[in-house]
Amino acid sequence: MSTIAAFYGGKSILITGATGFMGKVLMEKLFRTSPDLKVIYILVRPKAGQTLQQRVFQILNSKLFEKVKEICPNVHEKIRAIYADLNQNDFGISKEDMQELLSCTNIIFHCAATVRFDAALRHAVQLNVTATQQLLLMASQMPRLEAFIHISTAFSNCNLKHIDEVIYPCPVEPKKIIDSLEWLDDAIIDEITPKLIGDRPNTYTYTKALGEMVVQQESGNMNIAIIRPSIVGATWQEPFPAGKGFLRAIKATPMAVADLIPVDTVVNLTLAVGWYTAVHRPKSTLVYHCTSGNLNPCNWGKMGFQVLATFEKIPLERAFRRPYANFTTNNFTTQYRNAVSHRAPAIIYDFYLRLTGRKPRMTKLMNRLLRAVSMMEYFVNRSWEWSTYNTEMLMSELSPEDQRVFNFDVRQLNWLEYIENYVLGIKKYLLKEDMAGIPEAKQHLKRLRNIHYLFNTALFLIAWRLLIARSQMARNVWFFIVSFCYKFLSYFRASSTLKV
Ligand SMILES: CCCCCCCCCCCCCCCCCCCCCCCC(=O)SCCNC(=O)CCNC(=O)[C@H](O)C(C)(C)COP(=O)(O)OP(=O)(O)OC[C@H]1O[C@@H](n2cnc3c(N)ncnc32)[C@H](O)[C@@H]1OP(=O)(O)O
Ligand SMILES: NC(=O)C1=CN([C@@H]2O[C@H](COP(=O)(O)OP(=O)(O)OC[C@H]3O[C@@H](n4cnc5c(N)ncnc54)[C@H](OP(=O)(O)O)[C@@H]3O)[C@@H](O)[C@H]2O)C=CC1
Repeated sequence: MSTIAAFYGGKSILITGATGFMGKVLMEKLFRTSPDLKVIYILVRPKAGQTLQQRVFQILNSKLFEKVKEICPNVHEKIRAIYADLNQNDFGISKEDMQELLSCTNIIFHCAATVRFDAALRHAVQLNVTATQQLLLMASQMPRLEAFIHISTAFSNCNLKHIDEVIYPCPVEPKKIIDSLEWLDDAIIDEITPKLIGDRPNTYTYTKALGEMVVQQESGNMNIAIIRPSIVGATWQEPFPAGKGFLRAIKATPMAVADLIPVDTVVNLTLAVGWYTAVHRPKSTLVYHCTSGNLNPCNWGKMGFQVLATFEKIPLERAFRRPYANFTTNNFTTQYRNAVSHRAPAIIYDFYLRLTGRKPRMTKLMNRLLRAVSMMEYFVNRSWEWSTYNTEMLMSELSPEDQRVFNFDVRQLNWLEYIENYVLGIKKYLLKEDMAGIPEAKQHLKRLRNIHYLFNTALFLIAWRLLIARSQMARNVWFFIVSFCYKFLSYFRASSTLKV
């Protein structure tokens, strides 16, 4: 029997960010491995016209929860959705709900955050710093609390090259930032944002670092741990635009480490840390790196190659262009490739849409995609070293059964297999494409290749024709090539006649 799974049995667990990518997988694993847990409280806000109940219903009816519903048929009774908006004071939680949370919660997993790189500083601080502070305040009033697990990011200190499993201080105290944001107006905040974030690339990494400081400062005598995952598997959507042929070139360093980590690895580590923190009660707040680079590195070049090889084998339907990956580290080449490989085809396609009476959309889409990709540039042109002493220590503390059920050993990860499954997952679950359509998709790619050759040949001939009309030198070269080919053909014909 798994010790960790048994630990969560009968527990009341509070999860923030349960409707998010990682939160859903965390909840699923908890129900699957500890179906006898008492209740999972989730802090949810209504969104996109859906009530709390509708959101929970949607999660439970997703493919992810199919197995859980078999193992734990009364799963819907064990999820208690509590109205909460992390942007509000006390999260806007009702008195009764707050009372229940304070008196019953045993474990907290704090996953909620704004993960947008370009969030305004005020918003990012509110969610990633102030909300964390408020949740810690709530946690300090919970008599039955055994552990508080905070999800941060391995990139919270991406301004450093070597990162240890410690909390690094930021120059300005989080409390001072929170206080000043209360009275500064948005224009001034925008002005001082670059100075505050310093050598970090965005407000996301900066506020996640501030969030960690808050955790350290407000920990009191609670059992707290911080988990720092790197780039979590499926949030990385790049293979999709690449597979459709929208994105064919990128400013990336092929040798830089692509520190991806599968979401199930992150969730397994998170649950193991929850158990360890509650049972072993380490004296200080431990930080756990959930990264792949130092134990099982894969670089962007290798990853790009494998992604493309998989799209050759299992192509996506109705691709815009043939998938292709061009990595460059040069700014000028990036601009050139963006113009020739991205913007020009989008403009031509929009022209075709206009001609056929449809609304042009590709240029707009392409601009959005290129903007998103440019925000990732910082992360695909650098490598970091994360130490993983605490994570490895924890691995050695697990029983063989726990090491199997809650496996977070990235050394066992086979990248080629992982990427293939990833691409397959995008095709089947994100784009909902049928595998039976693969032969047609391959035909479509062949047609795109022929169009590409035809287009290039036509372009070459036009350019050549224009050159010949204007330059004697070009005419001489042309004459030389034609006469050379003629002589070669005559020789070839003569020698084959002799053989006969
Ligand atoms: C030549 C290409 C060959 C490709 C071969 C294949 C792979 C080879 C390697 C290529 C490298 C490519 C880069 C990989 C990505 C590296 C990511 C590094 C991230 C470091 C993360 C730090 C760790 C964290 O904690 S991350 C937390 C997670 N946060 C995010 O991931 C959020 C990032 N996104 C944003 O902040 C916003 O989306 C933003 C600001 C970038 C754009 O916002 P906007 O409102 O303008 O548009 P959106 O609607 O949100 O998106 C527009 C467009 O971009 C696509 N997109 C968005 N996010 C991602 C993403 N994380 N990965 C890939 N693509 C993304 C999105 O799908 C949209 O595309 P559409 O086609 O329009 O749908
Ligand atoms: N994804 C990644 O690659 C990585 C993520 N992380 C960290 O992991 C954690 C989870 O990330 P991930 O699951 O990818 O993020 P998502 O964006 O998928 O999920 C964010 C969650 O936070 C909730 N949330 C946001 N704002 C509010 C609010 N005002 N009130 C209530 N809930 C709110 C969202 O709720 P709603 O559904 O209502 O919007 C959602 O459930 C974050 O702390 C992130 O920093 C760390 C490293 C990498």
